Amino acid sequence: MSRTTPRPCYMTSVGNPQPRPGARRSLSPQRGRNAEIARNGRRGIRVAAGALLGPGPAACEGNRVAMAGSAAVAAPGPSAPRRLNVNVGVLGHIDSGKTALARALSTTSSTAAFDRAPQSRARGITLDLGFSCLRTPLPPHLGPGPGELQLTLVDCPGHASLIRTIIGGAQIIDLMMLVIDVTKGMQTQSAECLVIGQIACQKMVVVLNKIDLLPEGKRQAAIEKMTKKMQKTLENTKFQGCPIAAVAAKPGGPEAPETVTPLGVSELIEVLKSQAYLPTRDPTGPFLMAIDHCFSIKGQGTVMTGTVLSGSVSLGDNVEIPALKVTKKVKSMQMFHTPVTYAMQGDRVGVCVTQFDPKLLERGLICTPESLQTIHAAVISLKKIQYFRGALQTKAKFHITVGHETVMGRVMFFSPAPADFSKEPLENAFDFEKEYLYQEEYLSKGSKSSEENKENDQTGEGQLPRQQWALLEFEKPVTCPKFCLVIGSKLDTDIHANTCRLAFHGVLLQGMEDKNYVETFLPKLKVYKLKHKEGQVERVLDDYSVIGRSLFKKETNIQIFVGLKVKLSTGEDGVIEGGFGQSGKFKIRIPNGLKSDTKVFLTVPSKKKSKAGKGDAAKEDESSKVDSAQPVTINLLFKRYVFDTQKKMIQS
Ligand SMILES: Nc1nc2c(ncn2[C@@H]2O[C@H](COP(=O)(O)OP(=O)(O)OP(=O)(O)O)[C@@H](O)[C@H]2O)c(=O)[nH]1
Ligand SMILES: [Mg+2]
Repeated sequence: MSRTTPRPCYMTSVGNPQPRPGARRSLSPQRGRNAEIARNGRRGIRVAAGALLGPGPAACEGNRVAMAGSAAVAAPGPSAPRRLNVNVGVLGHIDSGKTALARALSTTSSTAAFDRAPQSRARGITLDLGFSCLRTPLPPHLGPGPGELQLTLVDCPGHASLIRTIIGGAQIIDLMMLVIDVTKGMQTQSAECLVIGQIACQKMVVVLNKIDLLPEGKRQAAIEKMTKKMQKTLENTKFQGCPIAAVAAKPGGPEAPETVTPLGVSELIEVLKSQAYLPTRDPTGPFLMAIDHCFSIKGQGTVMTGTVLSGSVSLGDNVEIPALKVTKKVKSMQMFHTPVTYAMQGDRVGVCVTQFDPKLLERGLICTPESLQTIHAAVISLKKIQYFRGALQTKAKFHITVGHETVMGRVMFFSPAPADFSKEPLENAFDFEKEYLYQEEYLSKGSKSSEENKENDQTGEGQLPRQQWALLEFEKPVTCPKFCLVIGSKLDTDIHANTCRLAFHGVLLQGMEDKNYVETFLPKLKVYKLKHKEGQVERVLDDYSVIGRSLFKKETNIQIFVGLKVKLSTGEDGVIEGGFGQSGKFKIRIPNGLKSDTKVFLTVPSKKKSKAGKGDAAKEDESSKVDSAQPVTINLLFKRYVFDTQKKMIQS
């Protein structure tokens, strides 16, 4: 079905989104990383131009949307109104009333809002991101003079199976509303949304919805009780002390008429206004935009609408559509129903390019040509999500949301070398010059490896490193921006189990584009395992050499260990000189000679008699066998680099 209706003002219509459950969604790169917007100079002037172009008189009329907003308040011209767009996410457990709330808050909505898609209606749940907006006078804390604040509401689905869509939605927002059914309190997906919010959002407002279901006489007390409970829940999160509002977005529920008056919504709008802030927008760096709708306009081209995730775009620029492997020229753009020549990070914009079949791109990214990478593996810096119950084990498989895709991937965790545990974390780079310590599992309080560390740690404190990393190896290649957010989860966990499926989050530091990265790239990654082998001195050969046992198996090729340094538990340093006999025993040279105490330990005579004439091997096996009164152990320590194809043993 082609969507080719003439649409001269294309931001007023967003086509039919045809949402698909579980469809892959776009993810943003790390946003707002750098500078504030350039207020002066070429870019600043362009931003101002975009921002000052107010909507036509019909901009907010009817149900068709004016979704695009300016990135930030630009210096107003003498008569133009100032306008600030802030993206507000609506997240929460299924059926908590997110869509009802977005509807109650919105003054205008897009055709993609409020579960209009037939699939959504049939199932009675939100399947896709919905966009609508709320306009209100600019509050004084956002700058002097009259102006308009546009809150673009991003209504996320709540169903557990759509968590990828929720993660995508959370990354294009500046402020999050966590909607809680006041009769139920925190539920499994409320907790997951809170986790996602902590990773991706700066600010949050909790909305206790459905207060009409509380008996009127006890309503206030019940709201207060739930408010306290929520405050307690948030105590250990970055949203501690955030505002909590109580509403009934749709008093009476589904049977109530559409015209029913919501409760508490005007108070909530005041809270949202007070929480709105000037988002940091950065026009520098490559352009990247998450597309949510795509349709064609006869005679004009194909229009893609969405949110600019990073950088900026100007009329005439070439943009790449990585999913289609094509590059197209930007013919025109619209924000606020108005043609613009420039859009930047945070803007919602419609971009019209030379014709292509819109059916080929329902969702996805567009970007500066060749600015995205398609990678097979990656090094990320990561943190465990504290609510995830399981261990994070090397070699385990996770669902990994990276860039705009979620794929299965295998992980290998590693930490700094112990001497670097307290080193300042390196946020946006990975140092390939440094050596890293392989970990069987991510080190956290109580993890098995950290307990082992504690034992080896002389301070006995079991210090944890300030930064840890993982190598991710994807089952299929993913296309993503540099330094994008990565979330690892166990989405195959039973969605009815009351457990957090999100396991870790991090930043992609280095992608590996070469399919043969195992040979070409991994050897550069100096991750080592510390190997410790322990054996025993069997007997003294002379003042400068002993025979050792129990360090190697009979079949071990001792030759490869020749020259490696060992240390005796009595303090002497030794060097492995070679095998001794056939049973894995070996000779150690002690260059500085054995201490006399050691010799005493080792020279308790054996009662066994020697059998003559059997050669060296037999001799060492059966003759003059000396079991020392106090065993002397031999310690062999070496590093082996995990990706060294020659498996060399390295000693410092
Ligand atoms: N009584 C009452 N019912 C409400 C209220 N808000 C929403 N509902 C009902 O709760 C049900 C779910 O509402 P939605 O807005 O679809 O919930 P949602 O959170 O968007 O659901 P998903 O997007 O599928 O996760 C619907 O039947 C609504 O009519 C409210 O304030 N009071
Ligand atoms: Mg909904």
